[in-house]
Amino acid sequence: MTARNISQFWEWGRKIICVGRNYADHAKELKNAIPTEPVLFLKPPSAYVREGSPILVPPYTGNLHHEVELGVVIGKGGTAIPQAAAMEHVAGYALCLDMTARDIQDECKSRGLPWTLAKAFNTSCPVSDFIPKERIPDPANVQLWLKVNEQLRQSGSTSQMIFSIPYLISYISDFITLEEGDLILTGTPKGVSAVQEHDELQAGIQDVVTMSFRVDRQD
Ligand SMILES: O=C(O)/C=C/C(=O)CC(=O)C(=O)O
Ligand SMILES: [Mg+2]
Repeated sequence: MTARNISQFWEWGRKIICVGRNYADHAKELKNAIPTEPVLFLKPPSAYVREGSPILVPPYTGNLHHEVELGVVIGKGGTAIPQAAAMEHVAGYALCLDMTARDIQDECKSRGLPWTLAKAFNTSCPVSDFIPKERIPDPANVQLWLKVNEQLRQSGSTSQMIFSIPYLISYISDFITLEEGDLILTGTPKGVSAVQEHDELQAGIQDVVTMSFRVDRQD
């Protein structure tokens, strides 16, 4: 068996655990209350898409939104991880998009149903190259940005997160055992907006990484 390399974690078939409403300005723009504990949902590994392949608009949505997020790649698994030890479980980071069918999410919310079709469809998790932990010494203070067709739509600092990365790792691992290769999406700052077929998305983490994706309609 060939050894697996964490720098290609998206090929491992591990969990993608997403945190919602973790930035007050984004919670407000969608008219949601500020959460008192993390809001969690999941994407399957089939949601991953890498640069060079397009983000596909599912045929059932008329309002696909971008959400730029810092992803945390788990390097050492665990259950009930104390906050003080949480960063020892981090192998590195990735820049991620949490693509969201907002109209479907709104309908699910109004009917009290899960967000699965709004959040977990194929290509709903565009992901950058793996970023080793040492390249982001202070993940609680990095700038995320996203442009659509060269126009800046999102720009926010991870310092605005309501729940810190150590808190999230500890909280999640109380309910869901974390495994090597899992990815945690830590939520999006304000500025989410709709994308259309043929749009070009560019996103980055200050001087650390950039990535580009084209949007296509699913046949
Ligand atoms: O509750 C809503 O209206 C929307 C919530 C989200 O989509 C949450 C996120 O994915 C996020 O904040 O990043
Ligand atoms: Mg999100």
